[in-house]
Amino acid sequence: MKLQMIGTGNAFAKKYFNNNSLIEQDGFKLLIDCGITAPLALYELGIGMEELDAVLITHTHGDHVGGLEEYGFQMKFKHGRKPVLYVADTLVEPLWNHTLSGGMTQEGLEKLEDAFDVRPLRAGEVQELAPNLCVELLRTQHIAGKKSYSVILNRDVFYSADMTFDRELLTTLVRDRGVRRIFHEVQLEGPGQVHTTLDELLSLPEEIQELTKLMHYADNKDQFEGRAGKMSFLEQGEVYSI
Ligand SMILES: O=c1ccn([C@@H]2O[C@@H]3COP(=O)(O)O[C@H]3[C@H]2O)c(=O)[nH]1
Ligand SMILES: [Zn+2]
Ligand SMILES: [Zn+2]
Repeated sequence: MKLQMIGTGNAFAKKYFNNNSLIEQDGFKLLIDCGITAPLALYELGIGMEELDAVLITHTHGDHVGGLEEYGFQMKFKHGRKPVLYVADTLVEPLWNHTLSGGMTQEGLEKLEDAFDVRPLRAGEVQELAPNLCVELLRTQHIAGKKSYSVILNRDVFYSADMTFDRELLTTLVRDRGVRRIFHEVQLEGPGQVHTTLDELLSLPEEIQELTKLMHYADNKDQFEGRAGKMSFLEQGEVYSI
């Protein structure tokens, strides 16, 4: 399996695109999150939106879903098909009613299923998306009153959604569930009210830090090179074998 971050930035970053990633397994391309900057980020990497086989959404903030309107419209009006959209069953209604309906509603486009081939996912259930690619959503805490779902890829790779620090989850995933890689969002400075801070991640045992790569960071990430313990930063555009 390969992972390429089309962006590694947080919601307010200007040097980096939104934290969205391209997973590739046996030629199947899955985009995890499609934020405001995703159409441009894909374009700059030379990847057409029509090359994606599916998009999976973690939660309904703009840096994770803001590119879906263009994606849906490009696929409908340029390519004549509905793109596959994996999303937690609980987010189907808010994704349309709170995010996409304003721009996309027109005759014939009255619900999420009119624009996308919606494949609802239930948290805690492993779902095969393609040969040798399965995912499981885990409900993780981000903001009160807002549902957010982290992802386990092929049972042993944890990819965090935006989330507050959850030491117990990370420890259990590694020690009891055999997770061998962690891709984790990070807030470099300040209190982690809705995100996980670097200081919190630095309090993890070294054996867990060694498995952890950091993403969803601010523009001043370079100042933190060498200050992330046993962890390292994912770099935008680079392709990782995972
Ligand atoms: O209660 C809140 C809600 C939001 N925010 C900010 O808005 C951003 C939205 O995208 P994000 O989830 O990547 O990051 C969030 C934060 O930077 C916040 O600080 N507190
Ligand atoms: Zn975010
Ligand atoms: Zn968020």
